[in-house]
Amino acid sequence: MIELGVNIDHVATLRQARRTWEPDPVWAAVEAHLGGADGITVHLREDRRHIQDEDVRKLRDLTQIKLNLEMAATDEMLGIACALKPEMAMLVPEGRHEVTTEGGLDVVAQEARLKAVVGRLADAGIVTSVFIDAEIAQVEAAARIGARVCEIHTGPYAHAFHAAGRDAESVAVVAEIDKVRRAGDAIRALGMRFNAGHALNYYNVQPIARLPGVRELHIGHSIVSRAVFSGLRDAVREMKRLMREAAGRGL
Ligand SMILES: CC(=O)[C@@H](O)[C@H](O)COP(=O)(O)O
Ligand SMILES: NCC(=O)COP(=O)(O)O
Repeated sequence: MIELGVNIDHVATLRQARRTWEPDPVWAAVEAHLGGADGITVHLREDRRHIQDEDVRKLRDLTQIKLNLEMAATDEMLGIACALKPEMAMLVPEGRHEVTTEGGLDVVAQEARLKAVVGRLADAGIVTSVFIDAEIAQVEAAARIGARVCEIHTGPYAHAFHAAGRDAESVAVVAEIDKVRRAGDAIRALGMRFNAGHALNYYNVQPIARLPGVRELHIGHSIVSRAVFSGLRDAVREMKRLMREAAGRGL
């Protein structure tokens, strides 16, 4: 059964626009849960542009839904993760000037350091996921450092889908789907969990949800955007319906 992790960063983005107390990410997590979310994702950025430390603590203490903490592989973030113990921590590359995450983590280039980070998270009982591009070398390096989960960066696929006028059968889109599929096959062959995310939305989600063995999709911006008009519960319910429909027609 395919799962949906709802990223609620942009609920906090709206709150931070006024540096006030609403909308509350904890409330968002409960609404998402009631809409059928299987997990909540937050990215505690080093610059704290949206989610704050206190949000992560409250989400941990006040909600029952499983928590995926996205974070840079820094000592500061490791300390926070080890103290708060989310079910999963996902290591992501971070750039201070980026609007959103621009690429996957280069695991190949930092194997020794990342292996130590994964070890520290494992000692605290936290499963590590790595956010990587759909490249076999990165998947193999993820396995070597002890990651239990890989989330394949679907940004390039989403970009191609949009550029092709949402034509899922265009050459460029098929090529991107194929890259994600091959990475997913390698992840599963190496005994890791195959997740995917970034820039997925109500139009482009189904070809990814249909891929063999994909376990979780992490989706944020599009769900929160729709929620402005429909409410979060309905926005999550509709995304889950599309994912289930596609997974039921799996390849
Ligand atoms: C790793 C990823 O694809 C996204 O979760 C992204 O890092 C979220 O960060 P923003 O919400 O700041 O765009
Ligand atoms: N890891 C991807 C994620 O959490 C959501 O990304 P987006 O849907 O906000 O682009």
